Amino acid sequence: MAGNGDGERLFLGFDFSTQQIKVLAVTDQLKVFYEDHVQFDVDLPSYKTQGGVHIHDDHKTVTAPTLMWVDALDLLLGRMKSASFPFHRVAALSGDGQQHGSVYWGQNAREVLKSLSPEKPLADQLKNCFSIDASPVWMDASTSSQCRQLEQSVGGPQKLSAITGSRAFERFTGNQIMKVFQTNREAYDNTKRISLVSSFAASLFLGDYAPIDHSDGTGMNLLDIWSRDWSPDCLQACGLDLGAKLGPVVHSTQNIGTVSQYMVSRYGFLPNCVVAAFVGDNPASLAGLAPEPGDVIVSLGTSDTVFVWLSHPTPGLEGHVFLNPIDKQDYMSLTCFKNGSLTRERIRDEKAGGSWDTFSEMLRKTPSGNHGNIGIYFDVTEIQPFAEGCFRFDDKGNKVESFLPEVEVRAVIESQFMARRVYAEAVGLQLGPKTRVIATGGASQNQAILQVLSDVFNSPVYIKDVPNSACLGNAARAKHTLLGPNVPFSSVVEGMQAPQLVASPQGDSEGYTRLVKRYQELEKMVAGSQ
Ligand SMILES: O=C(CO)[C@@H](O)[C@H](O)CF
Repeated sequence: MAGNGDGERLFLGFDFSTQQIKVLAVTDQLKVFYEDHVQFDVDLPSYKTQGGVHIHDDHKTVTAPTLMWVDALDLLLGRMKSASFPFHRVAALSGDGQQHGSVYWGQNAREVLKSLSPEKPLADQLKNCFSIDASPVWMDASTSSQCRQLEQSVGGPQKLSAITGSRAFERFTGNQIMKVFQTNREAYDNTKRISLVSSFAASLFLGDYAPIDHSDGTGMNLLDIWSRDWSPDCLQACGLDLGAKLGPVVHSTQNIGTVSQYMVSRYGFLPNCVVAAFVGDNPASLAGLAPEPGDVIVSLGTSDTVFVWLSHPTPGLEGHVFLNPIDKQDYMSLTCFKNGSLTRERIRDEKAGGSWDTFSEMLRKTPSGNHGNIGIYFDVTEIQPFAEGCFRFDDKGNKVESFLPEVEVRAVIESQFMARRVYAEAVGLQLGPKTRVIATGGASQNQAILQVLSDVFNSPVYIKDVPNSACLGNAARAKHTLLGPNVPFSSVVEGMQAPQLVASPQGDSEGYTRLVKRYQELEKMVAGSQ
């Protein structure tokens, strides 16, 4: 058991992610008291998952056993009990789920949920409560025809994005539900409630159906981001009586009740332990980074992900606008880029002898703007644009076959960050004097790379490496919900590690604004040639 925090109240944050369930307990000051996790592949081998999922023979359908998630929670809470975790000190808890995944509760599920026997594990009692045993998850890509049908039913992809914050994407839950409605009607009709992974997880603590929250609900192509309620047109397109099966949607700060008698009797939670709405994993991570309105968060990993806290989003055909998990009026955008660290590492290996020090030295030696040379490096098919291949252009826009090594090093970094800026501005980012870029993930340890990020965004770059950001975000949200709506989230997280300033713009901002426009034109040309 880590930490001391003798007797003071604790807050729990759970993360039901693709490969594992994690838990983090923090003190009032959000200091780590306890953490643990259950890895599906390792700890529950009988389900025979790989990376927490089953990839079906068509290589498009991807599911996870719903009961595995229940089993994993039994295991995790059991471990905490064996470690004498002081459940009675938990004042509030919350959590998140991998976005877009869906759970289908059967005819008798609610009665079972509300009358669980504390002598038995959850899995033993819920094993016959699901009308579909294999939950579709975010890696599924089998619903392209449903995507087209949904877009057509509301007036096209741009219209659907204008309503729900995204055009139709295969992993988005509305399209997954439509596939169930069309191909497994009996199961659909036997389904009394459809949850997301987040609200399903919350239901296990509540002992009743938990509502879907705004942030995760906007990953479904079903929620109207302006009314903040289900879109009747989208519901109608995806399934009969779908609204009744989804239940109400609530804001992410909503107090959705207290833990069930099952949790009190079996583990020792106090009956007044508050449950705050569970959210999507990405909104939870955003909360864990304790951003401020207008912040741009660039997560530099295998794939790069850019989050922007927005007040006035402009949803389009690329990227996603979700409802903000912290502020009831605001939004957050999310844009994923598949070509992230693996592409950077390839150029490092080919042009800098496999050394980050050499790579960084080459970056420092080459000028901002790279004398007008632009490279585009889509080693794997990119999400936006849907394009693959490597392309190089000189300062006059002529295609060239190669660059000098140091030019190539700067070109890959500048083009990746110009792309991140192009798509962030497309969903509503307006760079200004107050804009902060917060970098996380592996490459955020490289000062030379962050200097280019600062120059391209013409904004200061901070680093904030928050391990377990999703769990921490959930524990902080739990405390925020307990304290009530009059307490700003910023005051709840003020004790958290402040972001550290690591780079300020030194480049020619006007020059980059021009270069970004050239990048955008060249990228459109490359995409058009696919
Ligand atoms: O599909 C995604 C976001 O739209 C992924 O980041 C999932 O949330 C991962 F669980």
